[in-house]
Amino acid sequence: MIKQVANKPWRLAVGLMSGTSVDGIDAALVELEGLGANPKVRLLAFRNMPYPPAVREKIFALFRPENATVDKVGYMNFLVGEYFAEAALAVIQEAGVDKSTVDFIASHGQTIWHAPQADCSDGYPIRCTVQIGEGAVIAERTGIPTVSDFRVADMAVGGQGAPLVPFTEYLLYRRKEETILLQNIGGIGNMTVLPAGAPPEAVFAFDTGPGNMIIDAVISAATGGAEGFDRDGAAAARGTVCRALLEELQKDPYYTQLLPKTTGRERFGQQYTARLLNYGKEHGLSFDDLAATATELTAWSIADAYERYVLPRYQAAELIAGGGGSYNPTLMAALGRRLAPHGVQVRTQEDLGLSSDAKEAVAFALMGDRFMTGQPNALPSVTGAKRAAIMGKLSLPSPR
Ligand SMILES: Nc1ncnc2c1ncn2[C@@H]1O[C@H](COP(=O)(O)OP(=O)(O)OP(=O)(O)O)[C@@H](O)[C@H]1O
Ligand SMILES: CC(=O)N[C@H]1[C@@H]2OC[C@@H](O2)[C@@H](O)[C@@H]1O[C@H](C)C(=O)O
Repeated sequence: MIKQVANKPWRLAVGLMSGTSVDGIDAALVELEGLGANPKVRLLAFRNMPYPPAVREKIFALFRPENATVDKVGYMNFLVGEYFAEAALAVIQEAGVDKSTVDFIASHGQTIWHAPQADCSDGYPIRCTVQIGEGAVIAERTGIPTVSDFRVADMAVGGQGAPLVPFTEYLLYRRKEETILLQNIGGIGNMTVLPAGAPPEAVFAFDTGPGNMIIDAVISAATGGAEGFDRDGAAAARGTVCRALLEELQKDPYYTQLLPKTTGRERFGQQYTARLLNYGKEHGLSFDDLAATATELTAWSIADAYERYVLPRYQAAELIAGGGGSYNPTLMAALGRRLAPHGVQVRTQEDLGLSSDAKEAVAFALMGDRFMTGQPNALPSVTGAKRAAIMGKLSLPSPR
């Protein structure tokens, strides 16, 4: 099967991804061409399929280990697999492509647990990660070979199993003459630095801090849960940044922590926003003011990361933003203001003729292509692994 795909000059694939915001499944139909360091990827169609609210709630419940009993994890692994299969079929149908021509599906799944630090208490340095959305279900429902469960292979060679997308960014965005910054603004913000003309070992990536996570939580509190995010940055644009609160939030030790570093809901999640909302109440701030302050904090944390970790070694002329936050004009304007004095222009994936929404799903299609063509698809300099693994597991549909 793998040989058959590897011998084709171009491949048709579906990449599937659901991120930390759990807002739905991103499905990208792509055409991939070439092997080695310069693959060509063309996006043919994209679809985001939101989870039904009840399913989203059940996924969130699994983020708390005390709720994630083995029966629930098992059930949800299969249920989420059904939704992933539906998303894949939907994007294939939308593109009007015959599904028998699709060579493979590459699915990230949905992360429900990620413990990248080694626990040596039983004598082995154990790191673990769990992504649900059973590959066998996706393969069977679609009739298409499915590569899934990428992160575990990187962990098996001592890596943190994340971030994985920088490997594909190295393949697709690097330039000889220019250092490129790629900033993803999802739930968490993360930056990839591709130094000009540098080899893969020189690429580095880290989480800059909160992405949309705090802004989303403020809006959700303001609307009693009716709205999940600050559409087009409208609330932040109406509000006024509270300087005293901003300065307080900038003191979080995460921002000055040495690289490599990564963060998540554990730091910028529910408890963090509860404290923020409390401050707002005590100091008479409106929800709009809180949204404005959270938006400014997010922009500051990205610019600060550039000043602190990149600028001492490299200079860049542009930062390419992606992820849902790049659709927030208030956030993007604040970021542009903060980076302009360094001569860094802020652009988006759309400015390059690409899609912010589709970027991670496309990245997994490319990782799947590397798996199917027998090539490593990890970047050890970024994940900390000893060697580059060929990440993924293959599920085949039953013969029909
Ligand atoms: N029009 C918009 N205006 C403002 N914010 C937006 C808009 N569209 C999307 N967003 C923000 O983007 C978020 C979703 O981003 P994205 O899909 O990149 O997250 P994710 O992939 O789940 O996260 P991660 O990359 O951390 O896994 C929403 O929660 C919202 O905050
Ligand atoms: C374990 C996990 O799912 N991590 C996600 C998460 O969401 C953003 C950031 O944290 C990133 O490290 C990663 O996803 C992207 C797709 C990655 O691996 O590059």
